Amino acid sequence: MAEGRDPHLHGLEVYRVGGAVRDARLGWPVYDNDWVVVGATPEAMTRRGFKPVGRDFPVFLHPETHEEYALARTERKSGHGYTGFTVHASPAVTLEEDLARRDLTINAMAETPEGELVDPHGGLADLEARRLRHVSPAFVEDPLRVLRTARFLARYAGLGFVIADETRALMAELVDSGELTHLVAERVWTETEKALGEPWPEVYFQALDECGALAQLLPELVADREALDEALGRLHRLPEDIEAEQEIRWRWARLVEHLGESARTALAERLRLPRAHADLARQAALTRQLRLEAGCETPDGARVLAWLDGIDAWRRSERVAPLVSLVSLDDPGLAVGLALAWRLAAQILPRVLVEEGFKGRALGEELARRRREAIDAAL
Ligand SMILES: Nc1ccn([C@@H]2O[C@H](COP(=O)(O)OP(=O)(O)OP(=O)(O)O)[C@@H](O)[C@H]2O)c(=O)n1
Repeated sequence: MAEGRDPHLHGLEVYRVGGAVRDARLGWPVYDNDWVVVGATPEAMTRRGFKPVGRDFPVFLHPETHEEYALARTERKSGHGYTGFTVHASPAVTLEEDLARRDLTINAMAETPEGELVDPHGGLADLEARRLRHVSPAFVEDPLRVLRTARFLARYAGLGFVIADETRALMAELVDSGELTHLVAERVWTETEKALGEPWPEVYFQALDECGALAQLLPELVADREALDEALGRLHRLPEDIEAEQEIRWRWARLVEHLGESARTALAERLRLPRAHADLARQAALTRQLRLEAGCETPDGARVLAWLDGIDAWRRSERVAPLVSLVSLDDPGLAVGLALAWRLAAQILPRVLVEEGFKGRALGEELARRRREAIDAAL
């Protein structure tokens, strides 16, 4: 909607800010606009029909476009972690003051309604130089910015972006100060999850490793550097035909599939990982184990049956195809055998055995015996 004709905005001093300004100039897709309002009060916003949504800051949703309009504000750190902030929003806060509180110069640009750039921190020059650079020493006031910077690198690395030397130094300092340990699990996971959805997710972990953050936040991953390098290489090797919405979960599974169960569980608990992610990681780990053993000798019916039981294939048959596809990335021959074994074993129905008169423990034993036999025939 053109600002000039939007009655809700009439008389308000409004600027487009943040990601939209950055991405439009990068030629990156822009999904939503964020706006800053200067010189207004919360009452003036609600009077115009805006809906307050900010719990911690005065942010409002436009009654029609539902885009976010934030009152210009400054933030000062007053304690540890995310809650230790004093937010100051008043009609006296200027656009420049609002931009100065932001993390990276490329995120600290604004645009007037006429499309004119307001860029007090050299964001456009940094965009052109492909450089992630902090706005001011106040960067350290939110330790999440270390993760955000790594995440932006994971998004734009393919465009040639790097983290400016002085920003790397500041990130390392922030890690050394111990402030990252005050980040709550949810914020760490949310940022990591977003990074896993970026085009170059491995770069996120590399950048965090370089500044020492990875060792603090995800220590299980740095226990074996060679294994970590391999794991990062796997992030782009996913099973075929997985749905787009499953990609992040698969990338997480590939990242941790080489870890022992206790390390995987510790990670999952520390990050309060969603159950589905932890489950898929476990299935990928079991599958990796099977494949590695098969590299030494062809698995027999009992071994493959144990794998199918482990991934709960009988109740969750949809799990099998992607895991077989995963195997095929490294061992196509084994994958063909597993696919056939599964097809044959799945044809042995408990119902038929019941009709034959099996029940209780004998039913379970006979079912396993016939499944093993079918698998052996397939392999
Ligand atoms: N810890 C944070 C979080 C956000 N911001 C600022 O708030 C803006 C909006 O944040 P967010 O919506 O998280 O990021 P975007 O830059 O819009 O990026 P994305 O494309 O991921 O939405 C950022 O541009 C940045 O200026 C910040 O300075 N420090």
